[in-house]
Amino acid sequence: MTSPQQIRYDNRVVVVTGAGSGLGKAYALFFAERGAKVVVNDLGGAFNGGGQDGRVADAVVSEIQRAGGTAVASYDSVENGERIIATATQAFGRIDVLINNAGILRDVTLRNMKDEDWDKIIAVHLTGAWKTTRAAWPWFRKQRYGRVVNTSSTSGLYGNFGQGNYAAAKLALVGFTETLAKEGAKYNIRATALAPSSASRLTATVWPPEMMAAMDPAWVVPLVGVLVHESLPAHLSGGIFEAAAGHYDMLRWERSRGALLRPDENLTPDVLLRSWDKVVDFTDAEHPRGVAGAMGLLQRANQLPPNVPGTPIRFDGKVVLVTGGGDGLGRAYARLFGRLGAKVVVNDLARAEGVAKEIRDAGGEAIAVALSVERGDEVVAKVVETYGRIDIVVNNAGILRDKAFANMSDEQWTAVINVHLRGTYKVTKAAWPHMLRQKYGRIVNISSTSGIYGNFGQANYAAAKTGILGFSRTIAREGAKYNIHVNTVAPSAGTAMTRTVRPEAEVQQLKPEFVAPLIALLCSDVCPTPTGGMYEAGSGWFAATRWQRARGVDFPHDEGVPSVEAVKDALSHITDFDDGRADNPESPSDGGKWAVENILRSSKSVNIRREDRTNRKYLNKIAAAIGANGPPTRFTYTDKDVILYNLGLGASHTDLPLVYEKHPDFHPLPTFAVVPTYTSKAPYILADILPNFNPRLLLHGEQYLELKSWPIPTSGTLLTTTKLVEVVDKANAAVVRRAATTTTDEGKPLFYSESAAFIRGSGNFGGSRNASDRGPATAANKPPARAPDAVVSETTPTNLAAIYRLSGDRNPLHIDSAFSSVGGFKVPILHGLATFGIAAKHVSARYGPWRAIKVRFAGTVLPGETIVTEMWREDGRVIFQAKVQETGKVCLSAAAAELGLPGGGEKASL
Ligand SMILES: CCCCCCC[C@@H](O)CC(=O)SCCNC(=O)CCNC(=O)[C@H](O)C(C)(C)COP(=O)(O)OP(=O)(O)OC[C@H]1O[C@@H](n2cnc3c(N)ncnc32)[C@H](O)[C@@H]1OP(=O)(O)O
Repeated sequence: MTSPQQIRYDNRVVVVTGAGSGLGKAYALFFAERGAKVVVNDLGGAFNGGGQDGRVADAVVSEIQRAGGTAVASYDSVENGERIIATATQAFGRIDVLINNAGILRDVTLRNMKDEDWDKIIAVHLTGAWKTTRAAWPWFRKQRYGRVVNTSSTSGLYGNFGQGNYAAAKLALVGFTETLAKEGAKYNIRATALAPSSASRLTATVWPPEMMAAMDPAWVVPLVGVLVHESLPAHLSGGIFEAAAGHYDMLRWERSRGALLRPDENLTPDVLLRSWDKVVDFTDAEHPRGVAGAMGLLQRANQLPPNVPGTPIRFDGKVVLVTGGGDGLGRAYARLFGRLGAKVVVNDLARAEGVAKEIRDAGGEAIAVALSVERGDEVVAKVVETYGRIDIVVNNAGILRDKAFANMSDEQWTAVINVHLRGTYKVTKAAWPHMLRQKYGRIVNISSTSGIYGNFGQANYAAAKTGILGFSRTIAREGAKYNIHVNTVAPSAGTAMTRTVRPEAEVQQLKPEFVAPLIALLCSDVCPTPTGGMYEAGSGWFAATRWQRARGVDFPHDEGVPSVEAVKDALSHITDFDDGRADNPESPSDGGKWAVENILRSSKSVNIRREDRTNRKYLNKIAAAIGANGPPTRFTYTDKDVILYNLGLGASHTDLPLVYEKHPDFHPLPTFAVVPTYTSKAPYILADILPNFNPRLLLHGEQYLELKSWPIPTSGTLLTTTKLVEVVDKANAAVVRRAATTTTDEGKPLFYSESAAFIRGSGNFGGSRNASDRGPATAANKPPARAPDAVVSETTPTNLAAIYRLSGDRNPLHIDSAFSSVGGFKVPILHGLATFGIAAKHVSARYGPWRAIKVRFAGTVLPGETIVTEMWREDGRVIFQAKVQETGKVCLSAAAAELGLPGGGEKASL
């Protein structure tokens, strides 16, 4: 029975992308149950974007039909969004509601990101939403009715470590949504952006089961039901919402009143520094939905008294790249850096040489690089080739292809996204390794007020420009500990680009030079708020912009999922910014804060993590586990195991002492000593002692091995006892160090080892941040400055991991790409202990036997790559490191071996 007040969607046609599981499925079932005709779109791919399976959508359609609802399936990728919309219009003759929900993840830090990781995420989240919305738009306009919900994410709103691609796409959808709202207003088309948090196959790898249960997608559905209902108030179109676990709220932009300074040639970075507290003072802040009035500000600024200079800010010795530096704002930035002592690389397709010459003529140092930013690697290569380093990047290059959304073409969309967003990524990605190595970098990415607030005719530009902010916020986090600062600036000035939208007289007055001091200050070493900021500037005015969030409404978790009617009734509270309870969230954990609090208030919360409760729980468990011995584990082996192990370290059929049991010198390679530890029983379970333990995110971090007797038997029964030594809290990871002692069956000591596992995502439990000094087991050996005394390289066979695993470490990370991809590796990686064994082999090949050896696994090795071991003989030790020849990256660091045979009982010294 339908009650009169019930919210219904009868005769509405709803398209849900990614509706095969999780949130999308929950939406589809809900709308069908409330009378809508639903297009269930799902490609049925893996969560990282591979594969396809039509049964996923079919299953949801069947479920809807069994319940008496109406639905059809669509199996298209959102990249072919027009086909999804065609499915709706062909089956039902219209489309009323579009929920852009489909998504995939490719989490990886910028350091390790491949172009494919970037492109795939942008293609699915952003291009996908563009394609579906663009195809639905003419229908919406014709009907004078349309509702769009774009799925954003707290990772995008606040930036999240390891999600530069995803954050870019997700914040791009905010600028896109705001523009749709502006353009759709007069056609009764309303668009909103939603950052939901819910349990899904994407979160299953990182959340504990209790959290998964409490974050059921059903909790998000009622708000979406309200956002796409015909009753949604017009003023909420363009709004950004959060929903999770019974908590619902709304976000908006908050802008400081800022500092207004006299715009003349004395407006320098040091002058701005003196007023910085005003820039970041949010007292009496504004909450704009559009650009600040540039001409009004300019008039006021011109009346101000002369600027008072501070200590000059200089960039002597620094190398600066300004993209799009041939004209307008970029030219002003480049010239200012040149004047302040930097070596400037002016990048632009046109006029770059002219600006470089201007700088040189004024006594500065500059070159021009006339390449598209889409070839960012070549641009940066040129910078480094010329000046040997790159300290500062200003990603300023841009183009405009303004067009009303209804008429925007794929070409216009793609060109703008590629130059602004992909160009910024490409240049930054290329500069990043240099900045990491230098432990120094300053990046300013240029956004736009059209992006932040959305702008009519600029759906492409607004998406690109907010995407840049999501990207910047993420890499600001990733770069923080390497002294790489990343900020975003939305400038406003008269340039060739704004000439199309502003009268010429205004263009002349709004000089780019009035923005440039901010760029320079953010790239200096003295900016009081060094990284992660978002600023607006123009006309001598400089302000900071951040999120403000309404406190929203919490529906008690114990009472179950609220009805859509209840959420609609609460809408004025959900969107109330003025009740004195609004906050300014900055991180993804701020994003989930109220939802988690809501769960914790429920009676079911006993098992759910609250920071202190959880911390105490883990710290207690770790304390209880440390020192306790596991049961001695018996390991019986024969010459076959020895041969298999040796083969797993690349022994060939001609290495008879390693592969032929009848050879008089037949022996295991000495690192065989680690093999009995693979099957030994630990007195603890990692999932118990660590928060968020996910085996896919575990990597071998360090290994120490000491041989206690020699030779190593070629067969026999050994006993191994392990214990937990320590668990170190590295914030983003936990390092778990385990010791293992192996004896013969009769108790004769054979080996002692310590292994450290590096488990990403399991830190922040309040544990000690620093490892204990465990002498040789933790020695941080550094190679001497001279060239290595010996180098041995060895190309690993492509099937090496497949062989090595048969010696006992059957971790799927080394064989199963579906598993390894969750940890960020496209293909299964080589066992750390295989690399260790190979390098150890190289040491003994050059310097004879060793009795103790230690390495840190500094980088991954892929089967088939060549391991190059560089060695330095120092007294009784060999300090070594290993690199991957193909990438030049270090894979073993802090490594050393103590030469000689075991005996004497003295402690190893590495
Ligand atoms: C109980 C033992 C069981 C072992 C089971 C093993 C099972 C096997 O099947 C698994 C494997 O074989 S995995 C393959 C081998 N290992 C690898 O390939 C890892 C390569 N290393 C990396 O990728 C990074 O160094 C990485 C990801 C490890 C670190 O990189 P980043 O996140 O960039 O860290 P960084 O910023 O450099 O440093 C953060 C803090 O952590 C410390 N640290 C870094 N590398 C470490 C490492 N390898 N081991 C231990 N600690 C390490 C740093 O000192 C730093 O600490 P602080 O902040 O205090 O300076």
